[in-house]
Amino acid sequence: MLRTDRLDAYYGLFQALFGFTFEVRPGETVALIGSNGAGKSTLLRSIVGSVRTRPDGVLLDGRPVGGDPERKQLDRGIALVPEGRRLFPSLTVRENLQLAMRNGRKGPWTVERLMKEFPVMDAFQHRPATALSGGQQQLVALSRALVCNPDYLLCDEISLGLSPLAVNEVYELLGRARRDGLAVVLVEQNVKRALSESERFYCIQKGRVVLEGSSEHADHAQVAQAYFGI
Ligand SMILES: Nc1ncnc2c1ncn2[C@@H]1O[C@H](COP(=O)(O)OP(=O)(O)OP(=O)(O)O)[C@@H](O)[C@H]1O
Repeated sequence: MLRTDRLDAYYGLFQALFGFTFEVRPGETVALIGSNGAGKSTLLRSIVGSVRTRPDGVLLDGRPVGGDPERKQLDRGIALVPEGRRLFPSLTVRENLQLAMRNGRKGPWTVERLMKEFPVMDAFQHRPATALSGGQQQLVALSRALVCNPDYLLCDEISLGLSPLAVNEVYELLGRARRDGLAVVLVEQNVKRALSESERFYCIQKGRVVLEGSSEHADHAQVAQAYFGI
């Protein structure tokens, strides 16, 4: 289980997270819901060590892993799909994925499997990452994390700015990974989608959890209230 325990996070003197406790169990999908600036990305960044935390603020199967760099968290099976994708622009799609796979863990997800199961990517695998549409880039960013064979996948706004068709493709790929047993932490602006794709949710306001529960039984009015802080 991946857990944060009373996590505080700062940017200089500015405090972005306040005693944030949250967990995601193996194989589970958890949605983080909140308006711009609520602290969702900061939580993901804190888990992978790009925002500094105390060691026992992040626990993996009970062991303190907070503050360790992203590379080390990847070795432990925690991968981030960052907002903005951050692909290597000078490399082709295939090269981006191969590089990630070499640096990742061994497991069921390989570049070949992705191309076979997701022919839409096979079609543009030799193109430079910059020559792709936003939706295609997002598929590659998600795939790049998948070929590292993580146990926990942290997804930051993977559908932002994409066409409805592209959003569906991204979620189809994520669904495939979930069926393989991956646990997912989903930051998603579309609240309806966030709830329909997850088992549990946390609503975040100004760096604090204000509501949490089962996504299936979520009271949408209550979630909207927590989202907008009204
Ligand atoms: N690099 C940074 N330096 C200073 N403050 C930051 C930095 N990144 C985020 N913040 C601040 O931390 C708070 C939480 O931001 P965060 O990006 O985690 O929010 P979010 O919920 O992910 O929203 P968004 O959808 O806008 O990304 C905000 O007040 C934001 O302005």
